[in-house]
Amino acid sequence: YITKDEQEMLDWISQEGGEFKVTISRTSAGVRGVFTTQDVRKGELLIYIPDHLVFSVRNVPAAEGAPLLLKELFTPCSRLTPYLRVLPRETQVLTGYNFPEEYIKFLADDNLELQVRGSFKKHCRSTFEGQNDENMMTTIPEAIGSVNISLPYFEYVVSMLSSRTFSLRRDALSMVPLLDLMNHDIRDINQLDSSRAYRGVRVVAGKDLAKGEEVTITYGNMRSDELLLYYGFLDTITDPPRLLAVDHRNYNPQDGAELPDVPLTGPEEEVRAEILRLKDILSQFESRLQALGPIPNTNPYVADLLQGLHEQRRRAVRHELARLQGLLAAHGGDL
Ligand SMILES: C[S@@+](CC[C@H](N)C(=O)[O-])C[C@H]1O[C@@H](n2cnc3c(N)ncnc32)[C@H](O)[C@@H]1O
Repeated sequence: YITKDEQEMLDWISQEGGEFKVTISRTSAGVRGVFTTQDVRKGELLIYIPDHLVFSVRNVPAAEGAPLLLKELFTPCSRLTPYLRVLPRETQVLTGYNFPEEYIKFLADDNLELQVRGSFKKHCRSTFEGQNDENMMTTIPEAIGSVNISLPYFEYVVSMLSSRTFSLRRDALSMVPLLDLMNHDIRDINQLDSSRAYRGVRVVAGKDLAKGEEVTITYGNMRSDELLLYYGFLDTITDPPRLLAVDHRNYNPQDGAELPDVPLTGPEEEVRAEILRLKDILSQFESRLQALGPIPNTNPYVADLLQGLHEQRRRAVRHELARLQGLLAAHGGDL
């Protein structure tokens, strides 16, 4: 289904010179997304949004760019009103920035908890309290005057900025109506084209799409723990699940470097060391879950996500352990 506000936004985009062969609807799991209204051939234009419907802030940490989005949200006659009306509500957005306090410990991992407390939420709070004003182009009071907003509301706005922006130009983070309704598919099917020649942003079909098919893009090569903290969902496509980023042998909390997907195949001592490392992760994880007890159901969406994360983590580690043990057995110590 499509709501009245969503239809009005599509009409507005058309009137403003946008083009699209899609509509807004819901996936079978109930997630809002973008779907074709006709058969579309590979290479054809799916969506074109002209520049004047785009909203950009400087490419700075989300909390420091958020005041400009706040300002837009508080502007009664924003040029983007039809777009702003379809943005998700406070309870419909989840990232590390607004991760509910009571659930943080159920991430059940020191590195994940540290990311949420020591990075996402800490930066949000310090910005909210004015401690980063020195670095900021626009501070919160400059954006919205003396209006009082709560920290949870600020976290929600930061979460939206972080989870709904595209890097169309080097120095900008851009929110693009309709394009920001496309869900993630790691298979990287359809392509974003922001070359400046079009004075706007285009999405081009990456394969033949049948009428009614979902139009996705990729948010990047992300694992479930990264997707959870940046976008509030898990990778449920990859099976068997990939190791969480925090469980990857090259994970380093200090740098955000991409983790290689190349499976470890030798030498033997490295395989043995990796088996020990993964067994250790699994046993520490299980005892931690035991000590934590059941996940509270205050927010069923978050509780389900965490349950899913725990299950994926177990399956991914067990699967990798079996693969490594299989390697040792097959090569009889001759790796
Ligand atoms: C850029 S928005 C996409 C549109 C979003 N579904 C909406 O209705 O506003 C990103 C958000 O969509 C949801 N999302 C995107 N891809 C998803 C997927 N593959 N599975 C579940 N939720 C997804 C997550 O809530 C994510 O934070």
